[in-house]
Amino acid sequence: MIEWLAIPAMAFGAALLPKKKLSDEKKIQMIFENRKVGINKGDTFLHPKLIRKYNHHTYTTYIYSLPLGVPSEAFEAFIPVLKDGINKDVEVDFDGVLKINVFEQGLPSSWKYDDDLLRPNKWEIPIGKNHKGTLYHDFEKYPHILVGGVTRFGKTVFIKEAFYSLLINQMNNAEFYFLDLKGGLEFGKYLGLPQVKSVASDVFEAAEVLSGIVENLKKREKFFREKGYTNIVDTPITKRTFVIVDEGAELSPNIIAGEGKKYAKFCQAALSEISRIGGGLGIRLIYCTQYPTKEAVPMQVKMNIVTRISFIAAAQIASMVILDEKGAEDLPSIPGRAIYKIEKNRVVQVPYIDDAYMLKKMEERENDIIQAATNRKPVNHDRSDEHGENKTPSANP
Ligand SMILES: Nc1ncnc2c1ncn2[C@@H]1O[C@H](COP(=O)(O)OP(=O)(O)OP(=O)(O)O)[C@@H](O)[C@H]1O
Repeated sequence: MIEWLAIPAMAFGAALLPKKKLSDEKKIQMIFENRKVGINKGDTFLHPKLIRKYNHHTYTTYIYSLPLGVPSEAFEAFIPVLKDGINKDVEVDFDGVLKINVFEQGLPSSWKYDDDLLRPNKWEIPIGKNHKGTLYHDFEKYPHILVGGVTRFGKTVFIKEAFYSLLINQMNNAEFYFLDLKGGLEFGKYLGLPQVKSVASDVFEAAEVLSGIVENLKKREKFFREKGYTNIVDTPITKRTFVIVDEGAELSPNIIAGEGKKYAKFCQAALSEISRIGGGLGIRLIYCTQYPTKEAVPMQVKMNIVTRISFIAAAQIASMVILDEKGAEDLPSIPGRAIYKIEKNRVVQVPYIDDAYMLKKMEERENDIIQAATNRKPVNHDRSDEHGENKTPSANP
């Protein structure tokens, strides 16, 4: 009798015991099994096989071999399933083997820009924090960036931190042309800086500014040919020109009505030209839009920009336009959270900067900033006036 009672009593006791937490390794295995990740071979089903595991300080890497015939691309779409199943941030990579990084902590939902992030004399800007540290973008390696994402999620803040970093890192050598097509409200206030050459606030002004830049581009091209230069990074020329467009859709001939249409057409053609040949000649394009459609992002511009940044996208299709793949629509709705793509995608939290910080710091260094621009002449010893740096933009098309 006692024995007979012992079984339910034990079962009841076991039910009271706290359940052993499944390890991440076990969870991944169960997800593979439940989602039937793998391939049928005769009577058996082959799943990815764990071959190694590395514990890092803040994350663990699991390395799997894939059964032959399982496409590696299938795992990109699998990331949200893994994230939900493990309830941690996950990164998936494939180089011969499948690598799954499981991070112990999520990204911060916000962090402040600080001058410690600056890299003096370099053309690098902080893109944001990911799970492994702070990522930087180097304009000398990748001259242009395409930025997209719905309104109020951090495009303008990103442009500001890029502008501030470049200005302070390279006050002798950087110059900026803003096509601030939301009425010049964001960047008009920086027009007093000698490094800021123009702030165009509508399609007509944009056409005038771009006309000057393209004219200058042709001269640079000729000069490079004469000198036998192929890429500015291999020359003694230290100046770089940044063309920053916010909002690109305002230059779309399909959106603009009336008189502005032909100016918009010219602007899109000019931006295509800049993205195509400007990189090697020292012109860097940062092109932002909240309407990632083919009207707002001309095909040439898109094709010539390798680096993409997408804040949360309204839909899969918008993510496809900016990143050429889905994913940005699944970002959490946190301002400043973005996918930074060069070759592969990395989720980052962009540092937060505001005008008050920028203006305060610029004021502190006002003399240096002005002096840098005044002393600019000897910097480009190899460049003659034919580069047109002192000329005003030419007339409209
Ligand atoms: N990196 C960030 N970290 C924290 N908060 C941010 C960040 N970027 C943006 N924000 C918050 O989101 C607000 C909107 O950002 P921002 O003006 O950059 O958006 P936007 O995408 O440019 O919008 P719009 O298209 O309307 O200009 C900011 O005022 C700020 O409160």
